[in-house]
Amino acid sequence: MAPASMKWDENSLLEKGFLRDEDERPKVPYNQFSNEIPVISLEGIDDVEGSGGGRSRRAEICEKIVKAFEDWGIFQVVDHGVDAKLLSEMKRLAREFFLMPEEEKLKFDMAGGKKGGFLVSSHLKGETVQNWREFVTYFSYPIKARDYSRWPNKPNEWRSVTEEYSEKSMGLACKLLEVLSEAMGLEKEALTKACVDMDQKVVVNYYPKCPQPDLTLGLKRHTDPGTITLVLQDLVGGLQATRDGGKSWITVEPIEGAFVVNLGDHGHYLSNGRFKNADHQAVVNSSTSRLSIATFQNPAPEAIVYPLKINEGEKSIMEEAMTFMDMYKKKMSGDLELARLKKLAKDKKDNLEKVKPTKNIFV
Ligand SMILES: O=C1C[C@@H](c2ccc(O)c(O)c2)Oc2cc(O)cc(O)c21
Ligand SMILES: O=C(O)CCC(=O)C(=O)O
Ligand SMILES: [Fe+2]
Repeated sequence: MAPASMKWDENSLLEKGFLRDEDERPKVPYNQFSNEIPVISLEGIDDVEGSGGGRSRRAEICEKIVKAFEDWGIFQVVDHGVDAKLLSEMKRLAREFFLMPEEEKLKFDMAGGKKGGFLVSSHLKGETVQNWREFVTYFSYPIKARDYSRWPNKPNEWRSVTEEYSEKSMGLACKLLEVLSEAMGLEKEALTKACVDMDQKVVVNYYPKCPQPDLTLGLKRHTDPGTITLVLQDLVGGLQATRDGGKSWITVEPIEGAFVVNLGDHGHYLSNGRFKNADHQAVVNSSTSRLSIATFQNPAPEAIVYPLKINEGEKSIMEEAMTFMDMYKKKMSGDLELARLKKLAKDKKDNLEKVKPTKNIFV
């Protein structure tokens, strides 16, 4: 059930708090799918021997992955080895969570700064426009830091399913990071080592259907802060990416059993900008709700962020090294400051328009 501010009937209009400025509103519908984002099969990624002296299957797959990270920073993987049943169970149980009564979900309420839990119609603290989404989040790695009291324990089987899901998605993410490390001419473990002890955070997004989806966003345009993110989505559609700063967008076509993979800021910095941090957003629609599960693979807070390799003739895209915690804080406060300045400029413009005389009173 959607929270009060996201409840509506045929005659409802969007509440003001969700209204996006024109330049931020969706430009492409949720279900107009593009095939520009590569779909890569990982079948044979461990086959290092080429048949008849030819290139190995691993080499072919790695080439595709590297190109996708260079071009878009986002692509889909199929035949990735994570059990299809586990993925469908994860989606089924997550959806059941959001369909529970409000008071059940609010038992995991994250308001008040709790680490993990449930949040309605989220916007980051201080942000000016709300996202049309609910989400539940929990920290799954490092295992020693798990606080199960902040993990949802309903529906009943969810906890065991999500534990297995976390383990399998960590394995897949590390496999993809190995490919990038090798492409940079480094040892396989270079990127995971740079994460020190890799954190994993799961964010389950639920986007209720919306009365005026053309005026709002499920999740505003952003890049993920961490190293790499795996997104499992249902078949509705709504995840969009841009590579021209938001001028044009494509909608990722949902594929049953696939993961959408996208690189975050940390991965982008470590590669000295060679691999793109995907610029993306989620749009909503008036026909049906949508579910996505984002698994963020982040470095430990104390991990040092700086390019692992700077090629001859290039310079570092970072002025100075910093910890991931500082990088994260800087990003989030930068995002908020940008939103604040934008609102200030808009309010100023609206006020000027209000006081603008409609006719010249001096004649
Ligand atoms: O919810 C998100 C989405 C995303 C994000 C990044 C930056 C933003 O300004 C923003 O509004 C959303 O990445 C995240 C990264 C996290 O560690 C936690 C999140 O909840 C999110
Ligand atoms: O809903 C989606 O497909 C995208 C979610 C996302 O980008 C995020 O949670 O960071
Ligand atoms: Fe994201």
